[in-house]
Amino acid sequence: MSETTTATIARLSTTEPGFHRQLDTLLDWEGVSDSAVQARVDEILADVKQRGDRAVIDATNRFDRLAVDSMEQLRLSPEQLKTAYEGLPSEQREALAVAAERIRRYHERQKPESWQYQEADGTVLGQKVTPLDRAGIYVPGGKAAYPSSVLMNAIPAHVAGVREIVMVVPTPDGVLNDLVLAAAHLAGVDHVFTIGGAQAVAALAYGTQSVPRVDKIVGPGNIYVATAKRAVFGQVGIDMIAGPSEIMVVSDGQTDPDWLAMDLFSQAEHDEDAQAILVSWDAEHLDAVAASIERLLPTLEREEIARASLKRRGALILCQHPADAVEMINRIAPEHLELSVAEPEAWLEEIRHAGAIFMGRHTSEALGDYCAGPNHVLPTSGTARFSSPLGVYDFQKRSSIIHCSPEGASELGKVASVLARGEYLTAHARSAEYRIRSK
Ligand SMILES: NC(=O)c1ccc[n+]([C@@H]2O[C@H](COP(=O)([O-])OP(=O)(O)OC[C@H]3O[C@@H](n4cnc5c(N)ncnc54)[C@H](O)[C@@H]3O)[C@@H](O)[C@H]2O)c1
Ligand SMILES: N[C@H](CO)Cc1c[nH]c[nH+]1
Ligand SMILES: [Zn+2]
Repeated sequence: MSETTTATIARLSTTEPGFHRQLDTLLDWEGVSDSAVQARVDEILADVKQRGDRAVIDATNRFDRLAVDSMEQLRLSPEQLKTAYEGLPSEQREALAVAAERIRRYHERQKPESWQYQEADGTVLGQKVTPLDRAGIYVPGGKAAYPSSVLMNAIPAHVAGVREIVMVVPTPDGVLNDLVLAAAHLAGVDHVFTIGGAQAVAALAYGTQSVPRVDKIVGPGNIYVATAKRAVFGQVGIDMIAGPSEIMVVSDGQTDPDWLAMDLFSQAEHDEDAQAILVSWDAEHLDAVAASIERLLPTLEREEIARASLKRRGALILCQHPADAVEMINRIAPEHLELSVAEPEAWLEEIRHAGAIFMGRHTSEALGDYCAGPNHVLPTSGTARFSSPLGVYDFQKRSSIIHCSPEGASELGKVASVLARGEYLTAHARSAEYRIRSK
């Protein structure tokens, strides 16, 4: 990337010529526009649309290395979920329950209400909020199992009042994760299919003989999932593009370098495509974090993935002063932003784009991943410029309410008539004019 690239992680400086180009290269998630991925996803989507269950089975056998011949073998019953929940060690059951309760309490606050108001002539205007009939939740499972993502997807759907929740989760090599099953039981998921990737997205979007077609697909996933969600949008709703995890940390130089190294690893260990960036205006501090990275990286269970991620997409960036860091935050629009500074509140007003903001040295991003309460399904790859965290609002839609009194219809009819005739839409005009009262 630059002459200062070390074997482990790139070192960049905002004063270097070519810094902005280097940053662009670093931020580019190549796979998004990779034509080979696009072609494979298109092929899978078309196949599932045409052959339904059979195509899902074939793709699952191929990509998750299974050998099943019926969809029944890819469906988990409510009894299986309950058994997994009851069989958990009590420490895990309690941790799930605490996380679920905190997530529920946070999302209850997001619940929008229907509203109405009445005008002087008796006309009533309003907005009616309605939950989706059926939501599809994608829980990733390729390189790690994500019980926390089951809770983060299903609980807001429940709070929103969704009638039916269909969950898909891949089980590579047929390995079931009891915590994932238990979380599905706890969160009240209605149907679970052990399928993933583009074939799962297609099954939810189009419906198959076994998988019910849903109204909206939510949840994070890898490049195949993200590309498939983008492709089926329109046929169904989608929440956002939530791709490989990202963390951007801004440090004032006073946080323990070991803490910061581990915060960067916490996202790098998700995926070779994950992104971990640290920005500081203290050069010696960056050296200290670089040393912590070298020392601690070999101690990770997922060293290989984290190392690949740091090498491919990580960076320690030296800026000149805090204002540079703010500019970079808004430019990168990170999924997760850690403000590891003395007075994080003072930064908030200037920050316009970030999925979730972790305030102060003690708030590690990992707490948000599991149990703080806010959702961990967040916009990635700069899409926090226009997308928000997954929330109750993603599982609801709004209808406008218009109820005119005779007086209201008469007065509005005059306005509508003029505008409709201006558009040469005379049936519109006459429809409104019928309701104008003669004096
Ligand atoms: N943004 C968020 O909120 C959030 C939350 C959790 C996880 N994540 C991210 O989600 C991602 C999960 O990725 P994952 O891979 O672990 O699980 P995944 O479930 O997204 O993908 C696994 C599936 O990908 C498909 N696949 C794999 N290789 C393929 C190939 N060559 N051709 C066609 N299909 C193929 C398979 O069908 C497999 O079932 C990670 O990047 C992680 O960082 C993001
Ligand atoms: N960091 C992920 C979102 O980008 C969520 C997660 C789940 N488990 C651990 N982490
Ligand atoms: Zn994480």
